[in-house]
Amino acid sequence: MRLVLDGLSGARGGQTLFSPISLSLEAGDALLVTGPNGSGKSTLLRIIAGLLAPASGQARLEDADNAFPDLASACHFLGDGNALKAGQTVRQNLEFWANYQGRSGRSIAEALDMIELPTIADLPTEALSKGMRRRVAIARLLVSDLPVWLMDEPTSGLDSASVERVERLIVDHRAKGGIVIVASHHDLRIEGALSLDLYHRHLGRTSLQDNSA
Ligand SMILES: Nc1ncnc2c1ncn2[C@@H]1O[C@H](COP(=O)(O)OP(=O)(O)OP(=O)(O)O)[C@@H](O)[C@H]1O
Repeated sequence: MRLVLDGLSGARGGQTLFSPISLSLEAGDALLVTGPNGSGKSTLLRIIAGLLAPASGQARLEDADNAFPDLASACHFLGDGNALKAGQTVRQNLEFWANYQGRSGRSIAEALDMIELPTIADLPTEALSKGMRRRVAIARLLVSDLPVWLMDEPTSGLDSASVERVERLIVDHRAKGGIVIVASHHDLRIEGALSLDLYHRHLGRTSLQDNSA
């Protein structure tokens, strides 16, 4: 499996945000997208997820399992919102996402163990703290098994132990052959990832010890 950005550029409201990007990510690869507010990180992720049209070029999946006829069908999109319905419990929200995405992954109990919130399944989402809601949103990625994770500021509002947990989940997903694209202002440790600074247009690779491009 390979995710290819082929001359992909993005615009909002008729204004070009970033000029064409060409790169490819193999199974197990990761891309860390950085840049100041408004540089187009979320826009890039939304284009890859198929939620916005590119201004030029395309994002595509190559040599993928037949189960994924196009890139969008292979993507989990964790946006800056959590996509959890108020008035429903954590379990109901995760059941919804598991059914909606199909491709069964971890059980809800396993997913909640993995985010170290094993006892909250029957709480309404509005009873959770901001960081807990973000962790449940991350559990959405665990209850159905899709190969491409698109994560927009995944660690926003998380304590340091939770940030490390997200880093470990990313390591595990890559080890299974998944591809991860993360947009972040924070110093996430994603070893050996491609790094793309959208503002300075620098493409590099993080080292095996730290995130410096
Ligand atoms: N729905 C929209 N309609 C028009 N312009 C938009 C829309 N959404 C975002 N934009 C504009 O597109 C630009 C890029 O926004 P985007 O959210 O992709 O940036 P970002 O790099 O993710 O920013 P941040 O770091 O603040 O999350 C901004 O100038 C923003 O005002």
